[in-house]
This record gives sequence, C-alpha cells and structure tokens, in this order.
Amino acid sequence: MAPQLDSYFKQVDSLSDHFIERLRKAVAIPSVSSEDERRPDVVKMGEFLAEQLKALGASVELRPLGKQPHKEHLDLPPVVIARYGSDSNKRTILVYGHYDVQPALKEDGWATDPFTLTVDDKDRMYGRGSTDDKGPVLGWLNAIEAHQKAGVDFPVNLLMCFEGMEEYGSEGLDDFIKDEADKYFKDADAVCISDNYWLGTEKPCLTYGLRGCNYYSIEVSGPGQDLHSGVFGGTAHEPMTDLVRVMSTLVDSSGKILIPGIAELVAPLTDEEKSLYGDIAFTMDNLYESLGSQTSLFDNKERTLMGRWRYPSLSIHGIEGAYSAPGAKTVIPAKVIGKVSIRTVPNMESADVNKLVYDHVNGEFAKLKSKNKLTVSCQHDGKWWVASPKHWNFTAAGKAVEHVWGVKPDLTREGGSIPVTLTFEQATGKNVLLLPMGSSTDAAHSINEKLDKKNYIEGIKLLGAYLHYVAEEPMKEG
Ligand SMILES: C[C@H](N)C(=O)N[C@@H](Cc1c[nH]cn1)C(=O)O
Ligand SMILES: [Zn+2]
Ligand SMILES: [Zn+2]
Repeated sequence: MAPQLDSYFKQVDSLSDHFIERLRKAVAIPSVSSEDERRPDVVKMGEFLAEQLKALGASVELRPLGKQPHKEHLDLPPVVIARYGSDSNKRTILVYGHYDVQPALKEDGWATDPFTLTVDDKDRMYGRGSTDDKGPVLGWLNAIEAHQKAGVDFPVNLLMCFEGMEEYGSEGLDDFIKDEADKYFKDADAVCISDNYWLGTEKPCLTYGLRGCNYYSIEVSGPGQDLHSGVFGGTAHEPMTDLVRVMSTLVDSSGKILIPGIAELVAPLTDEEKSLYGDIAFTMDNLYESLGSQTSLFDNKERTLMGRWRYPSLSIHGIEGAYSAPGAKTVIPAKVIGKVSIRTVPNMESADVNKLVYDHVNGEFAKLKSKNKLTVSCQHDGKWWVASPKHWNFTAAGKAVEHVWGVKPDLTREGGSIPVTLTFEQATGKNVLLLPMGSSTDAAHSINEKLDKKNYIEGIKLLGAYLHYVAEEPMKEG
C-alpha cells in the first residue's frame, strides 16, 4: 500500500492549486439554506457538485425532496447521490456531507467578502462554507481525481449523499435515507461523514458522538402595525418587552438551563466516562484561541469538554422583527420572534424536551398578564448520537490519521449536530464515523470562517488514505 499512497499523496500536492480553485468556485455560490431568496443558489450548488462528479466518471442523480414543510411555496433542494465504482470485490463506503451554508453578510463583520475565497499570507482560506462543509465535501471529489491522475486504483466503491438543507435541520432527508437504505445505499459497508472539527489546531481526532438540536421560535404579537413609542409607549402592551422577559427565564448567565425538568432528562455521569476526559489533548488555551476571548464558563478542561459534549445547552440566537440597525429609531415592533435552541444529549427525547419548553414558556408568559399573543413552536429538531469507536471503520481511520499526520488521533465527541447521523446508523445498520478536516479556529457559522490550506490538502490525503486502510481491514461484525 505504501507506494500507492505515496503516488496518491504526490498527486494531491501537485493538484493543490486546482483543488483550491474548485473550492473557490463552490464558495462563490451563496447556497444559504435558511434564506428563501437564496434557494436558487442552493440548487445551483447541488448542480455544480453533480456536474463535477459526472466529469469524474461517477454516476449521479439529483433527487427531489418535494416541498419545504411550512413553506409550501419552496421546493427543497435536491439530494445529490452518486456512485463511483461497483466492484463486488471491494468494500463500499457511503459518505455524507452538505452543500448548503449558514447565512453570511459582509456587514456582519467579515474582513473579506464571505463568498469570495480569500487566501491570506498564512495560507488561511477564508469564505463561507470553506470548512462547513464545502471543503470536506470537495475533499471526496478531489480524492477521486487524484487517484485517477496518479493512476492508482480506487480502493473502494464510493457511494455519496450530499444534501442542501443541513443547516436548516436536514428537512426531508430522514425519509429519503430510510427509503434508500435497502436500495441506493444497500451495498454500504460503513458510513463516513466529514463535517466537524478538531478540538484544537494541532491534533486530529475521530468523533463518535454529537449533540442534537431542538430549534424554537417564540412569537409575540399584539398591535396591528409597528408603533411610535412616543405616541403609544405607556398605552399598549409591547411585544418586545414580553418576549425579552420570557426569554430571560430560559437560561442564566452561568449557562444553567432554567426550564424545570430539563436537567432530569440527562444521563448521569459514570466514573468510566469521567475518566475519559483527562487524556484528551485539549487545553483552556485551545478554547480561548477559538473563542477569541477568555470568557469561558468553566476554568478547567474536563468541565469545559463536558459542557460541550455531554450536557445540554440553551442559546438565544436572535429576535426577528426587532430593530437592529445602527441609530436610534423609536419604534415599538408589532411582532417579534425569538430564536432559541437547545443542544440535546443522551437521554433527552425531543418530544419530552418540547413539552417542557412549551409548558415553561406559556407559563412564564401567563404570569405577565399581557394582552399580547404568544406562540411557541419547534422549527426543527435533530437527534443526538453516540456510537462505539471500537469498529474497523474507526481503526482504518486511525491508521490513516497516523500515516498522514504522524500522530494517533484523539477520540472525541462534538457539541454540534448533524441530524442525519443517527438516521444513517439506524437505517443502514452500519457503523458511522465522523472524520473531521478543519480545526477549532475555523469559525464555522461565525464571521471570517476559514479552512487552512494545510488542513484542506492533508485532509484530501487523509480521506484517500482512510479508504485504502478500509480496504485492508479484515471484515468483522457490523
Ligand atoms: C456540525 C455541523 N457542521 C453543523 O454545523 N451542524 C449544524 C446543524 C444544525 C442546524 N440547526 C440545527 N442543527 C449545527 O450544529 O448547528
Ligand atoms: Zn456542517
Ligand atoms: Zn454548520
């Protein structure tokens, strides 16, 4: 295997500019799934991927997912499914990624245009989607191309599933995966997802757990239209006042969730689990670097990791309809919608969490005795996932990491969510591995998202090497 991998690695290095150009083209398509007016761009990004895959000789389908729930005027973007190779003597690996991105505006504070890939003097490649998740998705395509150009046999059959709604809760994909588990995906021997990040900037990791995410809208309305605060202030119940008072009862400044009953749903910490945290290569300085400040909730590494991996958290994201522009407009907004999410962990069931949230929010609003109207709803939910890393899929990935990066990876969990991970595991019955490409400082979802050129290029080598080690692993149960 070593000479084959050497040729492959050399080819990746010599194609690096071409691979960066491919990422530049992808970043230039503003495929923001949460903004209705960007839907054509999300579709364009799916088509871009499909064209690139066809040019590489893969068989590709763009599968429609129907209308978007609660937004029937919008078609969901298609799922891009593809197959490269169908040799019955080879293993088949199913890879998943997403081609949609989080919103991004230059005015949010980006130093460069978010949809123009900009490489700085330290080889950091800035652009929305660079690390989440266009870089890793293109990593699979680049791995195919580098094998072809190096004349190295592709070691496995590759099934691909790339969706365009991950950042909006993977609408429609669960049913699609369940339907295709015994059809398009039936040959899969294992699943690999590259859509999370290292804990720091130096040490790679393999990930075996994710938190879930329940995303809520809390809408408060009353007046028929926005009002002049000089004329109507002191005469009408104000929706914004009600909303901020209700939202202030959800979480305290130390991150403690104040909704009664939530803490009781969380699986207790065992001694065995507690002993895992000490060995993880992570320091408070790693956290401060990626945080961009020292405003941590906890001062020690173990509790910080637990806060990210194994305890729930509640975040307040924003208020739709609130006046947020610079200046001093004296308006009373007529309708405001608070956006709040809870990251869920074992053993929190989504329906139980929703009931606790609805009861609490409605109860707190009732206490205000306001004549306004409040409605609270769950916009989308995605399940948490924890798997066993004792599987040949992880063993192969561990060997690949050692080969490419010269170090054994840490086994980590992740605080973010990839809603379909559990669905892939349950529907295919196969092991799922998370194999991250980017690092802790990549600022996914934030301003100035980036992927280091080194992580991209070595990451492409890693994905290819992983497939070679998969091909070598003896087949065991699962
Ligand atoms: C970890 C992954 N790259 C990611 O960013 N996932 C999103 C998915 C999401 C969006 N709404 C709910 N889940 C995340 O963790 O926010
Ligand atoms: Zn992602
Ligand atoms: Zn994301």
